[in-house]
Amino acid sequence: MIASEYALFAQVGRARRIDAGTPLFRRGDLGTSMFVIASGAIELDFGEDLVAKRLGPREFFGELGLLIGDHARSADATMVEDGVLLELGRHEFDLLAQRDPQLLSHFLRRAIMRVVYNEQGLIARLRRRNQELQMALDTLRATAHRLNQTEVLTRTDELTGLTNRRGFALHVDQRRRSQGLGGQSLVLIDCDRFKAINDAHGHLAGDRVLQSVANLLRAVSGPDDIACRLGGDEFCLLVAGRQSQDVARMANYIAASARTLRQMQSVPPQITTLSIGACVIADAAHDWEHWYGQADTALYRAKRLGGDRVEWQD
Ligand SMILES: Nc1nc2c(ncn2[C@@H]2O[C@H](COP(=O)(O)OP(=O)(O)OP(=O)(O)O)[C@@H](O)[C@H]2O)c(=O)[nH]1
Repeated sequence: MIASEYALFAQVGRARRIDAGTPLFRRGDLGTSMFVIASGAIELDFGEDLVAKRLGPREFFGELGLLIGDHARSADATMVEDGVLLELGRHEFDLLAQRDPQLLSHFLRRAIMRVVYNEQGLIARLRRRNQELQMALDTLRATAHRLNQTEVLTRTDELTGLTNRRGFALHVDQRRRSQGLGGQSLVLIDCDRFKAINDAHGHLAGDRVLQSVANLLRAVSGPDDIACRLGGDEFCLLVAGRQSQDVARMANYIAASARTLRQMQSVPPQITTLSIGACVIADAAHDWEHWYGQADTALYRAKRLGGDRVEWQD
């Protein structure tokens, strides 16, 4: 506040001697007066993590309470050094207007500018804070996405892109808890004399055979089925919501397709014939190991009978 303004305010302001540590008002209080500091110092605390402001002689505060009337204070004001404050309410304001309207109008213009600057500073800080929050959110999203991808990778067989044994176990567990396994069919698929392809044509040719089997299983499985590579040349299908005749047709189709492709006699071979063992998971009375054992028994029989066939275990 310039000297002439201060002199005018000092003529009409009610002087109050106040000790250090005395609170003047708190944030949210309704105020109708402003203060000019004659001596001593006060601190304005705007809360949150906004920087507190310290004001000394000839500085003023709380002017919005006077200018707007019943304005909620935006800071806690506390005297931090013993001193004298000049308090001005509506009556004193009228006196100022009568004594020197021009000086008062200058003061008001500057007071308004100060409010505008403060608001702009606040907006800039909020914008910065918003950007920081946005960046933190982006980082969180990217991390969540990466974790998700890693989780998907740990459930996927690298060579074929099918679910791996771990993913299959998780899936079975989840399905058992959500809807139960009853009524579904388990189909185990194993390549016939696969080792011979590796030995005769190399590991890469063997890999391509495994990929062909995976493609076949992918092609026949519906959205609720799950196709999996259990490891080596062993695969399985968990077929959901289909009649056993439909599953039998599906298993026969898989075996027949592999046989037809095998008969094309390309070198190196694109696929082997397949041995398939299957069972219908009839009820919840038995655990998963029981039904897996049933399908495995059927698969073993298919192998023993020379492969290239589908066997069922009731
Ligand atoms: N190319 C390739 N070979 C693999 C992979 N994983 C396992 N194998 C090989 O798969 C072969 C499986 O051999 P076996 O279990 O004897 O099966 P098989 O030769 O089909 O014999 P049968 O099932 O009795 O017809 C082994 O030689 C493994 O080394 C793989 O990821 N890629």
